[in-house]
Amino acid sequence: MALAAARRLLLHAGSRLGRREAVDGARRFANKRVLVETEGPAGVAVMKLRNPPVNSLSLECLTEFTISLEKLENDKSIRGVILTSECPGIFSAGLDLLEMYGRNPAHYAEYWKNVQELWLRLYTSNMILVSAINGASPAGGCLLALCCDYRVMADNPKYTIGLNESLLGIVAPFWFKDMYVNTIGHREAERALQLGTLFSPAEALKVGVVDEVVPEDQVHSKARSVMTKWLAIPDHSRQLTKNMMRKATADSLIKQREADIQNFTSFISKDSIQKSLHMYLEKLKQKKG
Ligand SMILES: CC/C=C\C/C=C\C/C=C\C/C=C/C(=O)SCCNC(=O)CCNC(=O)[C@H](O)C(C)(C)COP(=O)(O)OP(=O)(O)OC[C@H]1O[C@@H](n2cnc3c(N)ncnc32)[C@H](O)[C@@H]1OP(=O)(O)O
Repeated sequence: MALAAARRLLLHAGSRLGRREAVDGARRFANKRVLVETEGPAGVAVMKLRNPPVNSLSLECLTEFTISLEKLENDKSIRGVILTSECPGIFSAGLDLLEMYGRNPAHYAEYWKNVQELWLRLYTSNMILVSAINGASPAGGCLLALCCDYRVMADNPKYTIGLNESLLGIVAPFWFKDMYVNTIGHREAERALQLGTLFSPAEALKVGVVDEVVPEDQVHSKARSVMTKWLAIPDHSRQLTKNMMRKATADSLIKQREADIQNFTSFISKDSIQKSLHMYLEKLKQKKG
């Protein structure tokens, strides 16, 4: 409830919690975890996730992300968004495991509702979305990229991307799966989902998880040049086409949002699933030391 109130305040009262400033004709607004810079005449915004150390999608981060997107969507001068990260070497570590571990069912339900909301807003956005994937992008990180209309990834073999949920002992929700199938086809998705494959940039390109792989220092310039190409298409025809391609997938969640929240909550609350998450978190810790 507190988050919902904060969201309303941020959105409607403008920038009480956020900041808005004008720099050389460019505008920027920032929440704590999301920075948005817009470039006047081109109608393009660059949205940078900055939730260190790994841009995990905590409830706060999801909320700020959704609010920022909503603001951009309501700003008729903005036609495209480049989504990227300010955390070195990490695009996004995906959903925040600490939101799904050791909490109560009400928290899981609230968290999942916000995950759904961000996904629906991103996936059905009228704007052109291009991701500049400048780091690791597992699970929910990959989901963010898959929502975009075009994905450019940095050519660094240390960075991997994919829906790796099965490695955590959890299952990718059906709408993650649907989007994967839409992007890479049924056979590749079936294999990658079962194995929890994290693709290197070269593999991701081959299978179609990303559209282009470029040297790391060219990710942003390439994302901009891709955006320029997409901006040349009339908005109305591009938007109608995007809607035609994505509506069925979005609708299948919209029709059963509440049931999906219940499924997630009961699944994630299971002792066996909590145990798997505990083991995975321990593995992440051990990796360090
Ligand atoms: C029937 C079905 C019904 C419904 C469906 C049910 C369930 C499905 C639900 C959800 C789908 C899940 C989607 C997800 O996105 S789950 C998250 C998956 N993410 C990962 O597996 C990434 C894990 N992290 C890493 O691999 C590495 O951290 C990474 C490569 C991103 C970065 O490596 P680096 O060496 O740079 O940093 P680390 O030292 O590993 O991490 C630093 C710090 O951050 C913590 N961390 C990492 N990832 C997460 C995360 N996703 N959430 C929370 N915290 C994270 C890590 O533990 C370290 O913490 P600390 O030790 O305290 O410093």
